[in-house]
Amino acid sequence: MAPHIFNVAARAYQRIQEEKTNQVILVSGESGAGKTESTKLMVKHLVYMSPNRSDDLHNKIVQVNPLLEAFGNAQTIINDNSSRFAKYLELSFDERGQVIGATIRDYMLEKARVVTCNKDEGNFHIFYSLFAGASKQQLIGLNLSESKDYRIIKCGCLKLLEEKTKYREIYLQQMDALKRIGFDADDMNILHCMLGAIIHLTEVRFKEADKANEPLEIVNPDQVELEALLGLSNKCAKYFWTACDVNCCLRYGNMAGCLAITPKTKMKGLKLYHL
Ligand SMILES: Nc1ncnc2c1ncn2[C@@H]1O[C@H](COP(=O)(O)OP(=O)(O)OP(=O)(O)O)[C@@H](O)[C@H]1O
Repeated sequence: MAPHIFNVAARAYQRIQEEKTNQVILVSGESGAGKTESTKLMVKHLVYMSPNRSDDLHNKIVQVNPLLEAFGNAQTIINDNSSRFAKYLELSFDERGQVIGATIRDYMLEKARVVTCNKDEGNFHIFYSLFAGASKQQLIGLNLSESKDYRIIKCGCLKLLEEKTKYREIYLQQMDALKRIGFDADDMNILHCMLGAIIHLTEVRFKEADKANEPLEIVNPDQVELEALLGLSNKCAKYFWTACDVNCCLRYGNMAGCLAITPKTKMKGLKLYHL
């Protein structure tokens, strides 16, 4: 029999029960081949085969998907909802073959897309949905104006800006999923702050140095004063710095920089590289 989504899931499940050994299903293929959709169907089938299948657990596993997709998927020329990261999903079963938990680990996120994307493609869905779904007040609180004003959005396909309804829907799904998996109002606020901060960070402009290895000058230093810009509370700032780590890559002309900012040493960790 040719590879079949449900058959592969059923065989893995059968072996778990009969041999009591871990089973791995590797889903590979070119972009748009159907890896993401197939994985969702296999998870659905694995949970369905559990003796007392828990709709609640299944719902939780499924509900995390829109969240992951919002942060890690983007429109490409091949796939409107292309996963720009890889994920490792681990399902745990008890002795009776009952699904008792799930862990999802993401890796290889295409971080460079945040700062530069093909003009026919999109940035990560989350940025469009933030502008389409967050209230005016929330956006003002993040010091954000209209989406079209930001490089992070302007670098991609501008037609996506017209799909407000779709992105508002995605935003609502995300907020709902966050609530269901236990995010409280504070966590939501932190999340919005982090997104706002990333958008502001990508607005930082550099003046190119005359010689190689000379430090670059930031043309608009106000953009780096994120705490002032966003009024990040201590708790929020802590999360932000942890999340950002050294991964905020900025690009200006043929230069790229990695900002390793900490609250105490705001500019100290700025490392710049010639591309
Ligand atoms: N089993 C399926 N049933 C219905 N539609 C499907 C199925 N598999 C794939 N598709 C269609 O193909 C599109 C691309 O599928 P999917 O996003 O799963 O591809 P992918 O291999 O994960 O791509 P990428 O590597 O770009 O993330 C989906 O948006 C959907 O329209």
